[in-house]
Amino acid sequence: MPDRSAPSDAESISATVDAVFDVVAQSAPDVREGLPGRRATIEGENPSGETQKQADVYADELFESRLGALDGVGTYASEEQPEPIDVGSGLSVCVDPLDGSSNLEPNAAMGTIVAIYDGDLPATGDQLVGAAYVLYGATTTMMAAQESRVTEYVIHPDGQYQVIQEEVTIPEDPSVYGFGGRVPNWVDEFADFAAGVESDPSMKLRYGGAMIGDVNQVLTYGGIFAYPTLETAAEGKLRVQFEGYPVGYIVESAGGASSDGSQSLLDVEKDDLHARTPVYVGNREFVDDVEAALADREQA
Ligand SMILES: O=P(O)(O)OC[C@H]1O[C@](O)(COP(=O)(O)O)[C@@H](O)[C@@H]1O
Ligand SMILES: [Mg+2]
Ligand SMILES: [Mg+2]
Repeated sequence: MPDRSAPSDAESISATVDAVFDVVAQSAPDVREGLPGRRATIEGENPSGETQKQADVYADELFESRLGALDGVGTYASEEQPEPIDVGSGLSVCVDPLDGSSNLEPNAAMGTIVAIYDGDLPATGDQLVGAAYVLYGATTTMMAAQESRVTEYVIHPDGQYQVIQEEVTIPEDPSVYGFGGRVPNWVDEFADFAAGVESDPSMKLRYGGAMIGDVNQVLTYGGIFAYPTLETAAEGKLRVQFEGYPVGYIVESAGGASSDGSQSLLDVEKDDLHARTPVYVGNREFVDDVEAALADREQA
């Protein structure tokens, strides 16, 4: 007879995802408090070849120790470290400890992104069992997606957090857009698409240089965020496991769409932990339009 007291796989996965969200939310005030005094760049580079700030490493160490200590988490991986770390048995957790850390000096928004996979790393998009991001803005908020539902929380300085919106859905009357990369490096087809968005009288530019800040604007007001393919970098800048999959999962769970230019971000398959992908997320009509524009490029 099955042991009725033992949690099913689905129950234990869901409990671990909740526990990860809990640790991320409760750690957010500690991340925030640790930022002053950690603006300096440290020697060396992260696995993506980017400079690291003391704050990137501080946040990474904090999440590694707290998430790695959770029952049900088997592997911890971070944008800031070359290899995944074995911390037990269970789910794999991928973290972008500080998204947009170049915003530290101008004191603009930053985020933390977490993706939880039921599988070994690098994982595939269909192995995602939960994803969340924290936005360190004027207040600290968290958007968490699990089982096709997205919930927004406000996080208080003592780590307590409360729901501010259940069943978050992307608004149907979009009004904001933000596109990364140097404009001269955009491919012509993306530049044409962008010009169409810019000329729409209902659309306003919102670009802050931290994907989480920009994506949160899109989820709040409707619209599109892109860090596109570039003439100088076909795969753009953002990383599949740490940024593309979790943000695609959150936006799709909120009723929006995601793409790498030709398919859902969740269908992207890369065999390198730190592989990059172009990212287009937002209302379905924009994502369809950008895919159509970029398809012209492939046929040209
Ligand atoms: O400075 P740029 O080229 O506009 O790039 C901004 C993009 O780079 C990122 O900062 C990359 O993330 P990290 O800060 O985690 O490396 C995104 O958050 C943001 O969308
Ligand atoms: Mg990032
Ligand atoms: Mg980062």
